[in-house]
Amino acid sequence: MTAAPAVDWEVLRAAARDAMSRAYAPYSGFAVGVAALVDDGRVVTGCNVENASYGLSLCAECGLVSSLQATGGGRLTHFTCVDGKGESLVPCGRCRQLLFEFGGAELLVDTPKGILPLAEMLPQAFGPDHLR
Ligand SMILES: O=c1ccn([C@H]2C[C@H](O)[C@@H](CO)O2)c(=O)[nH]1
Repeated sequence: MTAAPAVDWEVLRAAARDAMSRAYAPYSGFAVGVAALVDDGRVVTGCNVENASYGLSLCAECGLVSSLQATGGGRLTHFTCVDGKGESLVPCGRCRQLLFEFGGAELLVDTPKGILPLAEMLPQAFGPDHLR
């Protein structure tokens, strides 16, 4: 039996930095990029897209889950988020919920404190199971 190949987090971080370079963040000046591995091997990315009506701004994770769905769906398995310097950033609370929908408790999240399952970032999460 061969072990599953280890995930190359640096490749995922590079994809997040690339997406971050295309962020539209003229109001906060805080660019964010995200990337995730999908269970079929795809990599999906996103960047934040702000709006003159500040509250309508879209977090990078919104773009990522939209891209996930628009390119064929699937489950997120590994996720990383970077700031405008390309350094590791925690996803905001709302975005943890977005990630939970498509990755669940086992999604591995690259954080400044190491790789953590989403269950530790969003304990006792409300999710699809509650509506069944
Ligand atoms: O997880 C996060 C946290 C923040 N932002 C964006 C939203 C806003 O454009 C900027 C400052 O909050 O960072 C994201 O895209 N994702």
